[in-house]
Amino acid sequence: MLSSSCDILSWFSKRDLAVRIGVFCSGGDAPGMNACVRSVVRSATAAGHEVVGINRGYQGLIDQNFFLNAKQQPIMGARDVSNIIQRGGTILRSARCQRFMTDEGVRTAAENLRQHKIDALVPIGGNGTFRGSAELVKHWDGQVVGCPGTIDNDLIGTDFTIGFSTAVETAVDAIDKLRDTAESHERLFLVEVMGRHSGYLALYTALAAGAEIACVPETPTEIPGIVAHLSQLQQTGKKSIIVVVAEGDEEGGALMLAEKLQRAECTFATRTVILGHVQRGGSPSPDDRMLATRLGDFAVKSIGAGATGVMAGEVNSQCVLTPFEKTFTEHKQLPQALIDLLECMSN
Ligand SMILES: Nc1ncnc2c1ncn2[C@@H]1O[C@H](COP(=O)(O)OP(=O)(O)OP(=O)(O)O)[C@@H](O)[C@H]1O
Ligand SMILES: O=P(O)(O)OC[C@H]1O[C@](O)(CO)[C@@H](O)[C@@H]1O
Repeated sequence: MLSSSCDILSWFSKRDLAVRIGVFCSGGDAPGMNACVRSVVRSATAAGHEVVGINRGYQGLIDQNFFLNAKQQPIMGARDVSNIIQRGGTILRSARCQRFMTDEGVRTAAENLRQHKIDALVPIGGNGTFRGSAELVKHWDGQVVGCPGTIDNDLIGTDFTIGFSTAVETAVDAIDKLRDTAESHERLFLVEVMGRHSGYLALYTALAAGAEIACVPETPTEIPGIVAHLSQLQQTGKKSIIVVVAEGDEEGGALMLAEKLQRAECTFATRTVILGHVQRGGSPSPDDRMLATRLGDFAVKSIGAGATGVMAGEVNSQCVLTPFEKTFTEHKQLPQALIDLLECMSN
């Protein structure tokens, strides 16, 4: 990992030639993807580059499905990204593309890129997207610099991913409302948040919402221990409980956990809420807009400086580049200090 934007820009030989940059969104949509597309377009046009928007991620690359501007030209100019910084989802749409997971799919995409004289790509997505990009660079000699867009915050090479802050806000807002019923009816709520392989969203949501417990894939979920802790809390006068469950918890999601708690004779009346895709929607938070704007610009500048095969991220407020391989071969650990903090708050 290179440590600062200055290091990175001097690392690569400077190249000021204008290039044609393709930008697309891939994997689950995330709030702030539009802000990132806007940043890529504005930063690239300011530097004299041309931007081509690709609809529907890798699927669009295979189908040659390009964003068309008001004049029906396959070019994204500064005005084509007006009024989108505040919009959730992605104007380029996103997809999970099975065909790109085959050798034939990757070769077709590479051939299309050559045919349309695209020199560089900015994929915006999660670790699956970057796994795909790592395959693409084996078959195509253009540059690829990605931006981390996923609500999961499961990517090495960036403290936060674009969309995470908004998703936490949405989940916390929902729990604030559930807490009214939890208190009035003296119930336990199991609230399931997204995160197939990562507990980041669950842990941050639990801390910010004042939940008692977070069940995450990174730490063992011990049902007897949870039941004992809950009954101790009840004895000290606790009337309601919020447990945040990551969908990828090894004991199963919230429904499974509710069953297991009941079998273990948990005394709280329990209800289950699965937040689902509401977490992926909505207007991005200012933090997500800022991150998306910084990283989109940094990705373009890194392309200008000759970078490829890397994801643009932000670590300790510094822009850094991380090889794609690292983003999908290494698991981003949860901060132990936050796990301990939640435990400390839960008494
Ligand atoms: N091993 C692979 N080879 C080629 N392409 C891949 C591979 N893995 C994933 N991809 C491509 O990347 C796309 C996006 O990956 P995936 O569905 O895992 O989402 P993601 O980018 O991890 O985002 P999210 O975190 O929101 O799920 C896949 O639909 C597929 O087209
Ligand atoms: O319903 P979809 O689009 O397949 O996405 C579900 C998955 O995407 C993610 O939200 C990430 O965007 C995961 O946490 C979740 O498992």
